[in-house]
Amino acid sequence: MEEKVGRSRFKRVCVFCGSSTGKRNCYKDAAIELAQELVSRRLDLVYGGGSIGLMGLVSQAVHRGGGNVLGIIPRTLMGKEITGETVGEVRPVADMHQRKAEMARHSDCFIALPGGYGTLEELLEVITWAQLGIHDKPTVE
Ligand SMILES: C/C(=C\CNc1ncnc2c1ncn2[C@@H]1O[C@H](COP(=O)(O)O)[C@@H](O)[C@H]1O)CO
Repeated sequence: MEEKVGRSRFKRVCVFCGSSTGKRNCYKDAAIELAQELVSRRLDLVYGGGSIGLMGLVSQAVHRGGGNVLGIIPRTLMGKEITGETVGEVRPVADMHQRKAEMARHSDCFIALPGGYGTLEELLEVITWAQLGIHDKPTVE
């Protein structure tokens, strides 16, 4: 894989994405391409901690490529969003609010891939936090 290591102001990238893969293959392709890009730039992945859907694809591809993966997931969702083996570090938290706060705290920027209402909610939350001056980390949809 081509390495694109250069000077970057980002080290840890938070990825919001679907808990399903969606109906079009291009969603899965985008998840894998993003994972490969993170690996080639030696950027760490912070994500929602699930092993299903696009969340699973991105995290597994980053881990396979040798990248660092930090998953943050509410304890109550572990049975629903984690199936089989997990990759990297999975940090259980008390609830959805703590998950979003921890994901934001451990990241330098945010990227949203295709997803459902959960992804949309996560994305809007960090955008509105930026609007309120709670953080100044960039967001890419
Ligand atoms: C229920 C609460 C807040 C509003 N809902 C959500 N907030 C944050 N994250 C959520 C919410 N609902 C689902 N999610 C997570 O998003 C991920 C992607 O889901 P998608 O629907 O497939 O896009 C997934 O990990 C969901 O757990 C608390 O007050």
